[in-house]
Amino acid sequence: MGYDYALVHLTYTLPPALLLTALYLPLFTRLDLYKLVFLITIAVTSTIPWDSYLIRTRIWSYPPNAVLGPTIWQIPVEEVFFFVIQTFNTTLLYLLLSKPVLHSAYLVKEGKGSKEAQKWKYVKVAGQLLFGLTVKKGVDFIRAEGEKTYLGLILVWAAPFLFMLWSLAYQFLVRLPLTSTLLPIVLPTLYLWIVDTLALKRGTWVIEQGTKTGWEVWPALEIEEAVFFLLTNTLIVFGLVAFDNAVAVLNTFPAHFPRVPALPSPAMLVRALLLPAGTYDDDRILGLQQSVERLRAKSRSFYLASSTFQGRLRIDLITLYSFCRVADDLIDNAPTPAEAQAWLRKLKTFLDLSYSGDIKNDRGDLIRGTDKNRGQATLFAVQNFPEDAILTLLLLPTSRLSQEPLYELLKGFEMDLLFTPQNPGGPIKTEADLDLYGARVAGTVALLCIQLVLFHHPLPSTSTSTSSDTDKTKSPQSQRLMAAGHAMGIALQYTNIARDLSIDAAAQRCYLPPPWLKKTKLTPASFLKQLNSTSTSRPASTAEPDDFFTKQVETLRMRLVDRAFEFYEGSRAAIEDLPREARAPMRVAVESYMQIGRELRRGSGGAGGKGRATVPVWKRAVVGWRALLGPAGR
Ligand SMILES: CC(C)=CCC/C(C)=C/CC/C(C)=C/CC/C(C)=C/[C@@H]1[C@@H](COP(=O)(O)OP(=O)(O)O)[C@]1(C)CC/C=C(\C)CC/C=C(\C)CCC=C(C)C
Repeated sequence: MGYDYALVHLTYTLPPALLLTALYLPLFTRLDLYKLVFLITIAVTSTIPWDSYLIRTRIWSYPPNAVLGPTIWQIPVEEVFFFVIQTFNTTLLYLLLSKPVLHSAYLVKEGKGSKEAQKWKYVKVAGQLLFGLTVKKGVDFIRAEGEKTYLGLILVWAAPFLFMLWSLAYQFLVRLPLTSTLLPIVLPTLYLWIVDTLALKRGTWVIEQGTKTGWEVWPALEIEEAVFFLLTNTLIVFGLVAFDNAVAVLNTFPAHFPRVPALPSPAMLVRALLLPAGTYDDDRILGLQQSVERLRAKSRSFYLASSTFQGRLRIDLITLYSFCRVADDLIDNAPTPAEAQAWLRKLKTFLDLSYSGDIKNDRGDLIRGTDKNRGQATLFAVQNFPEDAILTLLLLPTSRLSQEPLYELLKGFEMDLLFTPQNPGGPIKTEADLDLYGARVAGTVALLCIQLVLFHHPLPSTSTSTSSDTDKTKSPQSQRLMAAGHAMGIALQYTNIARDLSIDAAAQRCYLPPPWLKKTKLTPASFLKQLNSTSTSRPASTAEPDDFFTKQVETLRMRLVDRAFEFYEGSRAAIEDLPREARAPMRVAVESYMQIGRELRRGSGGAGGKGRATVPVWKRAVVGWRALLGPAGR
């Protein structure tokens, strides 16, 4: 009996496991646990017979003074634990690196007879050939009964699994970012090569002469060991990619899989993988690709937060974001007020058509319109909106959103059109007007987000099978959440205005209520004039004459931030009453945005100049991570 092998675990495999666990724990979901257990079970059950054979045929051995003693089918328990811990570590690294990826955006339709289908056929066959030939080579090596026996046994054991996984998930394996495929293979492989070199040198395990090639990758690292670790890590990552491919198919195509349980059965996962790629809805895939790209490009806070949501809720939130962004941009970036008004009318018509035909029954439950109504909305979108906006409009999950907040959001955008060079204060005459504006452009967004959350994760009191979708948002508890969410939306909007004072001034918009300005003897017009002249023409060295004004701006900015935090403080506790699946992600969304307000309070982030206050990426990540851990203390 000895402790050498146990010490390898204590020194080399357990520390990274602890580190990865600490890093990933706040992000860990039930689906991740399911994946991990699934993978470990397969890894252990598929390796035991093979490893046991190698030991029984004395291809490798363990000196009795290096292992504790107990064995399973002649395999030392430390070795069995190795299968578990290697799978655990590689899986956690993969999960960590893949968190930001929206897998649905990596699916590809292979339309029958299309060039794309032809290309994918070649890709699939090329991989199959590679793994098929690897099996053949392995068989040849074993048949030769010489020095390549061990190498042959490794190839014959691993390559058929790789062949199968490639055949099921080749699209994902080729298209996913290398950070989700190559990196989680390469990093643990290199690490294990080093560990293995040390173990072989110490004689913790021994590869017998006669059945090994004697080739080395570097001194004391036998080629067989290097190939073994490379292939086992590849197997783990291929398995995880195939799993994520299946889940992506399930989540992306409700037409094929109307209901998907939180933990889909292995049979359902296989059915998803076997769904012919020719039947995928490519408009949906392209629309999701555009939406996630828009989110990534336009909002760091919500992009970060979106990766902490899961499944269909994550998809719906991203499509909702994309709709809000497209609508806001169409109106904001219109070259003339008349064109902005025209976009507003078109957006209203689109909503009218999307919701036309919806009726309410005696209980007030919503009965959705027919396909004909939706067809009209589709036609209208295609004929009236820019190419890159069409799919976003069509993906808006109207069946899960009530129409009122969407119309109210458009009313908020309409308020923006009342800002003109002649009327730089627009519709904002009092603080109440600013609250109303915030309620319309952001309170509504919060209501829509909460509707999606409650649709996908009903509160226990409304989750009976007889509850209609509207019941899910009507209970007193849901109403309380809606009210708090609405207030939180206003908090975010106040923060947004505080951050963008200079940018809005450049667009001739002053959101500050005139009574606030009056105290500093300013009007919206004089405020804009001074702010625009200080932030555009004043060289930094001649700051003095405007110091007084700069202080006034900062005082007004702080008033906006204070009001933001008033709304925030009054509503943040309600996040803890959201369904468990949305609690931490909502905290991340809210906290990473409110961090902008905190930075403004600290006077950092560069808001004083021409640009926007920004939160450095590392700080956002820390804020997001802390928000995942739990609510901050008061
Ligand atoms: C995680 C995820 C993908 C969430 C999606 C959130 C979403 C749908 C956001 C839409 C944002 C948007 C473009 C709205 C149009 C109107 C607008 C501009 C609103 C302002 C957003 C600021 O975004 P950004 O800084 O990118 O905009 P500009 O560059 O200035 O144009 C807003 C400040 C509003 C955003 C409001 C919310 C997301 C609501 C937050 C509240 C909750 C989620 C509820 C919390 C729950 C409880 C119970 C308190």
